[in-house]
Amino acid sequence: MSSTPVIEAKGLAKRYGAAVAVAGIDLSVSAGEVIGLLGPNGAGKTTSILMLLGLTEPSEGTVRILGRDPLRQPLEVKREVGYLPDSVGFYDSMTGRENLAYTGRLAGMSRDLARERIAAAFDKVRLAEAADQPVATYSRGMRQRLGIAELLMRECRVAILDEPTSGLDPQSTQELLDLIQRLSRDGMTILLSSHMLDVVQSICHRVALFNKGRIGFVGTVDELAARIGGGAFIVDVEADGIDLEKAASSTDGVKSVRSAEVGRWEVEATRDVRPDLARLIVQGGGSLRNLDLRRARLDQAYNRYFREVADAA
Ligand SMILES: Nc1ncnc2c1ncn2[C@@H]1O[C@H](COP(=O)(O)OP(=O)(O)OP(=O)(O)O)[C@@H](O)[C@H]1O
Repeated sequence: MSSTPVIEAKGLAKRYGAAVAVAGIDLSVSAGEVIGLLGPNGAGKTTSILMLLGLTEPSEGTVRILGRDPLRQPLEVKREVGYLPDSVGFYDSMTGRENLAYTGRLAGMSRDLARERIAAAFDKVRLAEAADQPVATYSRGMRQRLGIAELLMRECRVAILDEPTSGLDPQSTQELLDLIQRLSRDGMTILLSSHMLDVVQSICHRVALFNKGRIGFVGTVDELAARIGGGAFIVDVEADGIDLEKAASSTDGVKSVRSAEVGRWEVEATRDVRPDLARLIVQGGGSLRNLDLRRARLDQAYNRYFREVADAA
């Protein structure tokens, strides 16, 4: 990942009359980064995306995307930035290949160049076998992959994806997530708006939490867990003959010890405290049955974050 920002928003705000949709956001995204835009309905994610794309004019603030101002250089930005809405629109009666050839013509690509790029894009999204079938016969997962093939054919350097996996079965979801990760490894910068937190956690390097038109937090899931006073490391412990809440609560790095049921605890910590817990249990005369390390879960950290925000209001 390079450190040059591909997307840079400063003080970006949007008002509709007296209503504030976005109240001033700063966001900087690097090349190859996958960032998840999260937050409750109406928090300002879509409006922010529309401003980044130059599809709506900010009331205040500035946007640079690939070094360009999307309002002043809309054509250049549209050429290099791909937007994949929740439901991608294609001509159903045309084949996948014909749809992309049509996009190629609109983009002013020569027939030969388009043919070459379309074939490569179909290979990359693993849709080559269905390329000559009408889009009407495509499943939702295939349509999403066709949408990504279009971004590849256009050689977009930035992709903005709105709920890309909604309505997909688990296998199609995984295929799409693998594809998004491959694009990021190839240097594409990806902004993803989604309410599916497990999906976001599995592919996003960072998350931005929108709340009432502002970005309340931006960082990694581990940083979010630390920010809300928890830990990035969760250890599930099973042991007999010990009171772990008493024994471990003052251990360095331990944030909380919760008893799930008799002989089972969930320990939240800022580091991997398994060796400390094992030692404490043995020294305390207990017998250890199991120690499992998990990372903090985005859904839990997200819910805690928004509970705290609501309590503070
Ligand atoms: N064209 C508009 N005119 C007036 N208000 C608008 C307009 N577009 C959005 N808003 C308001 O701005 C706020 C932010 O909306 P936005 O669609 O950006 O939220 P969101 O975070 O994308 O929500 P969701 O998760 O439901 O997609 C909402 O209160 C919405 O009602």
